[in-house]
Amino acid sequence: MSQPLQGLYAITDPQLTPGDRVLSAAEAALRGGATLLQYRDKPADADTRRHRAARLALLCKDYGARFIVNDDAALAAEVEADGVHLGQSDGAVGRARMLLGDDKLIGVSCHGRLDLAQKAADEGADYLALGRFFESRTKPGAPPASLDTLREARRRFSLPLVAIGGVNPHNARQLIEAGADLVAVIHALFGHADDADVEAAARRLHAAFPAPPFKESQ
Ligand SMILES: Cc1ncc(COP(=O)(O)OP(=O)(O)O)c(N)n1
Ligand SMILES: Cc1ncsc1CCOP(=O)(O)O
Ligand SMILES: [Mg+2]
Repeated sequence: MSQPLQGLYAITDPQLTPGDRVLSAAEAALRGGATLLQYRDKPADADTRRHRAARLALLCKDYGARFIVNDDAALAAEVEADGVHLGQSDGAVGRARMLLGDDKLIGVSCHGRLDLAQKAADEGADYLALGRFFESRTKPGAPPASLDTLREARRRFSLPLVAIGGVNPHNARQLIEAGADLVAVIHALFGHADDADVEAAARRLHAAFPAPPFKESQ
């Protein structure tokens, strides 16, 4: 059985980890406990994206983490990623599903809007992303979302919920307590110049989640 979708969702950024540093920084986040990694790299050309995505996909396999490609379902299919993340202008869930098949994950950005969340759920999304919850250095203009909206989404939807936008080790727990299954983080992870600090930040974000229940062996 596959692992439930929960925990730290690390998202790469080409400004913060330029060139191939994305590979060592992503590995540091995985060592620190990230359970999902998203490759988000708009400026790179197609060949570079394909090459880096393929390497990140292998890295995630080594760590037992899921690998998601931002925006581009065709690239996700090509590198056998675990799924794709789609914003509201990144194409229809149905088209991505045709490219990827039923076993892959499709996540959808719903900002702070429950109507968009309902539409994504109806179209067959596998997780719903809400945010930005806090000031974001990576995407300052992203539409805002409130903790109340997150709580209401938790009541309405059984799909995994991702909280994004300005998440850091100090504020992650309040999102988890409000119902987030995953916290998606860019700057508070990859804003560190040193991979050891990326790993340490990932550990702190991972620690914001409650430990799984301990089962004694029979
Ligand atoms: C997990 C997650 N949530 C939201 C986003 C934002 O997607 P989008 O609105 O398409 O914006 P870009 O990331 O493409 O700039 C995301 N990537 N991941
Ligand atoms: C891509 C995206 N979508 C909404 S906020 C955001 C940026 C998240 O980055 P950070 O964790 O640095 O605020
Ligand atoms: Mg997008």
